[in-house]
Amino acid sequence: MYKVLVSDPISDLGIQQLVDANDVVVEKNTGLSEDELVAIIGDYDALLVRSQTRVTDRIMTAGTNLKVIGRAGVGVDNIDLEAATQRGIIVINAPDGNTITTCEHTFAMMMALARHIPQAYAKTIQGTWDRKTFLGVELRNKTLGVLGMGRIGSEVAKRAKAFGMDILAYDPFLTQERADKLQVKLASVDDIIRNADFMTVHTPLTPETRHMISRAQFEVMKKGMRIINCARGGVVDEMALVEAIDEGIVAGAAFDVFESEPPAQDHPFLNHPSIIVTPHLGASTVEAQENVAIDVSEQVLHILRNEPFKNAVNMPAVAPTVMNKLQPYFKLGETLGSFAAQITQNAVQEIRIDYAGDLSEVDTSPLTRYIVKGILARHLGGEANIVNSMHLAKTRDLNVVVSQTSATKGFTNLITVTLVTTQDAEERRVAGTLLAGYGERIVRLDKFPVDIAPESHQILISHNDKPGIIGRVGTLLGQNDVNIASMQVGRKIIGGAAIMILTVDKAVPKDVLVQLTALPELNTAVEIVLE
Ligand SMILES: NC(=O)C1=CN([C@@H]2O[C@H](COP(=O)(O)OP(=O)(O)OC[C@H]3O[C@@H](n4cnc5c(N)ncnc54)[C@H](O)[C@@H]3O)[C@@H](O)[C@H]2O)C=CC1
Ligand SMILES: O=C(O)C(=O)COP(=O)(O)O
Repeated sequence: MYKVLVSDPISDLGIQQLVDANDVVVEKNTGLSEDELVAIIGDYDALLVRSQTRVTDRIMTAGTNLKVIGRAGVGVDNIDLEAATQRGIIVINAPDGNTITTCEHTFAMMMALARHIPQAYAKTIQGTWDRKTFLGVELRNKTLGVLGMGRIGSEVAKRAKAFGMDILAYDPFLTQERADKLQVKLASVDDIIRNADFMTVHTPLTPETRHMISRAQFEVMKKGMRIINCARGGVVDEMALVEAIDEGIVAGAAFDVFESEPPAQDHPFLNHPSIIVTPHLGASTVEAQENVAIDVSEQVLHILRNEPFKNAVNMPAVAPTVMNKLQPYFKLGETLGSFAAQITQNAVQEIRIDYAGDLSEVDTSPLTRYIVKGILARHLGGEANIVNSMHLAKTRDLNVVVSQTSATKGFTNLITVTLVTTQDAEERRVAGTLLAGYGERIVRLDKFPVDIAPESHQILISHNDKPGIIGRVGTLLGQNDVNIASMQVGRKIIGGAAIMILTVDKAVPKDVLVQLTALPELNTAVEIVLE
C-alpha cells in the first residue's frame, strides 16, 4: 500500500482518483510545521502540496520512503529541488491547470486597480457615499507592458487585446514570430518601463528576476504607471515600490504575492491607500484547483506504480549503458549551455549543438538535454531540468538542431553550442572539450580560440585590442576589491576586436560591470556565473 500525505488544502474532487485507488491510502494533514512534518514524513511514499508547505532538505532527509512530491500548481520555489534530485525524489507540478484562472485574477486586479474598487467598497459599506475620490481610468487605448510571456503572460496579452490595449511584451524567449502571432510588440524591459501605463509581471522568481523592477527602474518609469504582480513576490522590489508610489511616480499597485508570505502585519502594502492586495489567490478557483489536483494525482499514481509520467521538474531519466558513456560530459554540456545563454543578450530562436570526435559515435540526446537545460535555466530557474528541457524548448518555439561529425577538429571530443538570436540572426558560440587529466575546458568563444577552465565567477569582456586596456581593467577591479585569479585574452588580428576572460574570486557587483563598460576601448562586460 502506498501512503500519500496531502499537506496543503487541495481539491477533494481533484484527488478522488488517488482516494479511489486500491493500492493507495491518502491522508490529509494541513498546516503542519516543519518539525511536525519531519516527525511523520517517514511513513509516506508521496507528498502533495501547494505553495504553503515548504518542502525543505530536512523534510526530505526524514522522508526515507518518499518517491514523489506533487505540486498542485506551477511554482516549485517552495520545494528544495536540489535536495529532491540528490535524494532521487521526483518532483512534479501541474503547469497548465491554473493558467486561465491566474490570468483572470490578473485582470480582476488590473480592473480593481483602475477603478479603485476595494477602496470604494470599504468606504461605501462604512456608510460614506463618496463619488469624488475614486475617479478611475479606462484600459482602452492604454499600453500594457507584460514581463514574462509564458503560459499566463500570453493569456493576459490575448485578453488585453479585447480591452483595446496595446501590448509591449518582454521575455527572453519571445521571438518576433511568436510576438506577431500573439499580436504584441516585442519590447525590452526598458521600453516597457518608459512607455507602459500598466505593467504586469508573469515570471518565476529567479536570481535574475529578483528585484527586476527596483529603484533604478522606478527612476526612469513613465509617471502614473500602475503595476500588477500575480506571479511571485520579489520580482518587484516592495520597498522601492512603496517609495515610488509615495513620490508620485507609480499611481497604484495590485499585488497577489509577497516577498514573504503571509506578510508581516506592519508591511507597508497593508493599509496603503494606493495598493490593493489579495492573499495569493491567483490560482484559487474551483476549476483550477480541480484541474491541478487531477493532474498531480494522475502523475503521482503513475510514478508510484512505476509507469511513464510527465511534468517532472527534476528527474534524470537516462539508460545505464548510455549513462556510462555520456556521464563524464553532462556537467560540461550544462556549463556550455549556461555559458552560451549568459553571453547572449537577445532572444534566442535556435540552439545548434554540434558533437565532434568521440561524441559522434553515441546517441547524444541525453547530453543534449543537459545543454538545453543549461541554456533554459538562466531564465526559467528551477523549472528547467533534464527531463523537461526539450519540451520547454519546444513550447517556446525554440528550435534545437543537433549535428554529429566524426571529424576531430583537433580534439578527441568537442561540443559546440551556438545560439542564434532573433536580432539579425546574430550567433553566439561556445565550444568545449573534456581533456584527459585536465577536465573541462572551453576552447572557443565566438570566433576566438581560448583555453578556459570554467569557474564559478568569470567576466567576459569584449574590447578593442589597444595598449593599456588590460591594466585599466585590473586597476578598476582591484579598486573594487574584486580579486583576479586568472586572465586570458583572445584576438584575431593586432588592434582588432578582442575578448578578455577573467576568473574572479567572488560575485561581481552590477555597478562594477557598469564601470567596466564605461572604460575607453571596452565594449561589453558580462558576468558569467557557473554552478
Ligand atoms: N498568484 C498565483 O497564485 C499564481 C502564480 N503563478 C506564478 O506565475 C508565474 C508565471 O507562471 P506561468 O506563466 O505558468 O509560467 P511559465 O514558465 O509559462 O512563464 C514564465 C515566463 O517567464 C519568462 N522569464 C524568465 N525570466 C525572465 C526575465 N528575466 N524577464 C522576462 N521574462 C522572464 C520565462 O521565459 C517564461 O516564458 C510563475 O512565477 C508562477 O509561479 C502561477 C500560478 C498561480
Ligand atoms: O501555481 C502557482 O505557482 C501558485 O502560485 C499557486 O499557489 P497555490 O497553489 O494557490 O498555493
